[in-house]
Amino acid sequence: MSEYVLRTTNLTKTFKNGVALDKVNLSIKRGSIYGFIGQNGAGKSTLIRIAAGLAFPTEGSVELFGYSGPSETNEARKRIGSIIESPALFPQMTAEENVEANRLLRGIPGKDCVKRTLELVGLEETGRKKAKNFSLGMKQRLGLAIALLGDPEFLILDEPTNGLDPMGVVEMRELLKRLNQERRITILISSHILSELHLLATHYGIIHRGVLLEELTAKELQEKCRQFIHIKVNDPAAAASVLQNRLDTTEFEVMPDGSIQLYDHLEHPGRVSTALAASGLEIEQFMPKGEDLETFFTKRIGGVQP
Ligand SMILES: Nc1ncnc2c1ncn2[C@@H]1O[C@H](COP(=O)(O)OP(=O)(O)OP(=O)(O)O)[C@@H](O)[C@H]1O
Repeated sequence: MSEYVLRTTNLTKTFKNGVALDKVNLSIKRGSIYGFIGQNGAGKSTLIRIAAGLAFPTEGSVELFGYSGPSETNEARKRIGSIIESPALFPQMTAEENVEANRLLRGIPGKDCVKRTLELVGLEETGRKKAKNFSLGMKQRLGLAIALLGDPEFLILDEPTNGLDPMGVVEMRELLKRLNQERRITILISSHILSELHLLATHYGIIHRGVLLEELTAKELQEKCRQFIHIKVNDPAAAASVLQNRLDTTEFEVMPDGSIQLYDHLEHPGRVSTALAASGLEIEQFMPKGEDLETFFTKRIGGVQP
């Protein structure tokens, strides 16, 4: 069994107006939640459409579950569920009717999977309500139910949180986490807002103008975006002892220039400055530092923070 559900090699797509994907080598490990992040027009949908078999590359190749031949990848696509663009719903139908219609269209045997998938996304009690009267969050969850028909091992979701309110984003995140952890479904989810993928993705791929700039794990991202209090005092050794003995923390580093990066007590900086001053230390610099997610992303793609 391949370790990867999706791998692309030098994947390139050119349109008349330019290059949408430029030699992209991306890999998604089985069991992961891969956050695919890029601004509008970066190339996310193009890659997703090629992976789902809805478009063809100009050059390069796609490997799905370890298979790379055209007929094998087509066969492998049966193991994928997707929401690409907005989910295709029948507005006049209820949630149950929508899922049933899709089940019949796709020739999936056994009607009991309809109830099961509706329960999975928390839409089992929407009764006679028609899809056209659903909130955007409910519509997205219904789309997810349809994508989950046929028990896919890999879900591909193109901007499923686009337009959702913060509560909707949280609901979607919890739902996707559950599907990943309880059903071991690997997920590729794209977004142009890094913070929407935060707390969900285990891996990230950053794409900009068709180029995959970087792939990194959630842990690596967290380290890059770690927040701290930057402290500069006249006696770093004495300050370190205050932090350990009076503030009971070892979550800090003394940097080569003698400044201290304190990763603890971020919520109570006043306690830190008071303890340092009370020990007779002269505080020269004291300020919160570190990049937030969006700053990291903006810098990475070479842009200027608005
Ligand atoms: N069918 C097409 N014909 C011509 N150009 C296209 C086509 N599809 C995409 N493009 C171009 O390819 C580039 C990448 O677009 P793509 O939709 O993949 O980006 P995206 O990251 O998904 O952005 P968005 O979030 O806006 O959909 C853009 O410059 C876009 O204009």
